[in-house]
Amino acid sequence: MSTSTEGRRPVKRALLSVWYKDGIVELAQALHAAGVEIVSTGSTASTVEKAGVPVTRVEELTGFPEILSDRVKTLHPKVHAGLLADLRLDGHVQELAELGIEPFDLLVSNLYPFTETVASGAGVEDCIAKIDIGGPAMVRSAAKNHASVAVVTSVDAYGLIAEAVKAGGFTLAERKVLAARAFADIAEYDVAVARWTATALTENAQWPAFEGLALKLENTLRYGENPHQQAALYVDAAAPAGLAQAELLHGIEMSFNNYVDADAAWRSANDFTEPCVAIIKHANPCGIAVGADVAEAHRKAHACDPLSAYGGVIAVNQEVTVELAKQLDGILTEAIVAPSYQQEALEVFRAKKKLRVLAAPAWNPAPAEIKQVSGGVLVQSADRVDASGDDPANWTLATGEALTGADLADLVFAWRAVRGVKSNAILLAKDGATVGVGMGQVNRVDSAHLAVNRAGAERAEGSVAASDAFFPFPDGLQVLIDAGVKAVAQPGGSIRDAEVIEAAAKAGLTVYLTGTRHFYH
Ligand SMILES: NC(=O)c1ncn([C@@H]2O[C@H](COP(=O)(O)O)[C@@H](O)[C@H]2O)c1NC=O
Repeated sequence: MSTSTEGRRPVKRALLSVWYKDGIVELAQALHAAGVEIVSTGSTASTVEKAGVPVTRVEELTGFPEILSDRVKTLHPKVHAGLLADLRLDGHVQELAELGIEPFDLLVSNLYPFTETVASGAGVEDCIAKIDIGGPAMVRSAAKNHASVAVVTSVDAYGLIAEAVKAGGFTLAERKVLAARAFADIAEYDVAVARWTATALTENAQWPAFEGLALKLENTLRYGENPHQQAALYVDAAAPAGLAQAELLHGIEMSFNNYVDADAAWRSANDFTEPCVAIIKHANPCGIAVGADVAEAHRKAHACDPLSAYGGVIAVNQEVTVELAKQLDGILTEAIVAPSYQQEALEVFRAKKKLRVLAAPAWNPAPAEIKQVSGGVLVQSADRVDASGDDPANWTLATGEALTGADLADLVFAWRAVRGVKSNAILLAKDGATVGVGMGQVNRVDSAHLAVNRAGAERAEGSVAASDAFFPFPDGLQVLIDAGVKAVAQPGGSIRDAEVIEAAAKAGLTVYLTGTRHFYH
């Protein structure tokens, strides 16, 4: 808040109308002690009165009872004129005097718990009952009229009220900040109501006619994808908590690219239930592996491509152990994200100045993904592992011998890991670890070459492979055959599937068709 005293207006009269009563008694006591007259609604007034603080009830002010199950209580000129009168204007001051209306200097209001009611699974009528009408109207009035009125919508800001009252009132700068915050709170509330009504009150359950986002600034970042780009992190209170809410336990602030890579890593690591480590650079995996524990998973993931892992971002799907932490000695790592850390692991990390250590909330991905295009956004349901094509029981053996045991486990691993590779993606795996990843090429043959080259002849021989989409021609598959790959999982569905399968059959290669594609752009 500003320290400027410009436009400080004493608080003589306050209107309190809050759903959440925490802190309201202490606030009312502080206002009363400072000689502020308090006007209040129904149960807010009762709460404050019980604590021995005198209150004028809104009904006394309006001369009208609170009616229609509380639907109408503050919707009255004596309330709104008191909030909207611009006291810089002689005309407004005169009109108030003629009508016997007293102005308010402060409004404290928070709204009916609409979002919580919807989240509780309440019925439509109960949700509708929790759409606050009078509260937002008052907040908008006071925020519009910040030249004369201070408006507080958050319990967190009660401390500021007591300070400001003591200091002789809010400054104009403070009232402006509070007004902007209040309008943002109302907008967030309205977005929640509009999103819910767009589905609950219409037939358009999947693609409602309105989709809204209410984003709040969490942090400004040093720069964006490149140093000449400005950037900031905004959070979406309506979305499940994720990386944006992760706690930075150690290290310098996250960069834009750290967030992008950490998000890709977090998604990949959480595609597995067994201990898993994903090492990501430029949103692509340098290595993904599962192991008996996270330290082993890290050793295997790092071994995939130690050169590329330099300066990477690591995600771990389980608690980071001290053993894993010690393994990072000598490996430059930009950031590590995990659900939690052993205390001794954190101590090891504290010696690393350049490493950011993030504790992320439990993996709970949003059901829909949004991608910006010029002039709009694309929205799609998220690509999740539970699709039927990810269960090998639903795969079709197109040619070759059926896999069992460790070989089948490796192919299932490869198919799951390839989801984290940018298309066109070919991924080679052995012993629960990637050994060669070919990503982001504009044809599948080049991705196959890249995967084989990264693996090297020895590791490619006898590995299994996953392809995120079908082989349009046998050429990409032939690269894998030539490298000695023994089995491939791919969606199938090409008009040349027969040609591709024939090439595999000739080579004695096992090919499973998953029936599901996992493009990732
Ligand atoms: N109907 C009205 O005129 C009205 N005026 C204020 N409210 C809300 O009523 C609540 C406070 O009521 P109470 O003090 O009775 O708990 C606040 O959340 C406030 O936003 C209203 N309720 C709903 O619209």
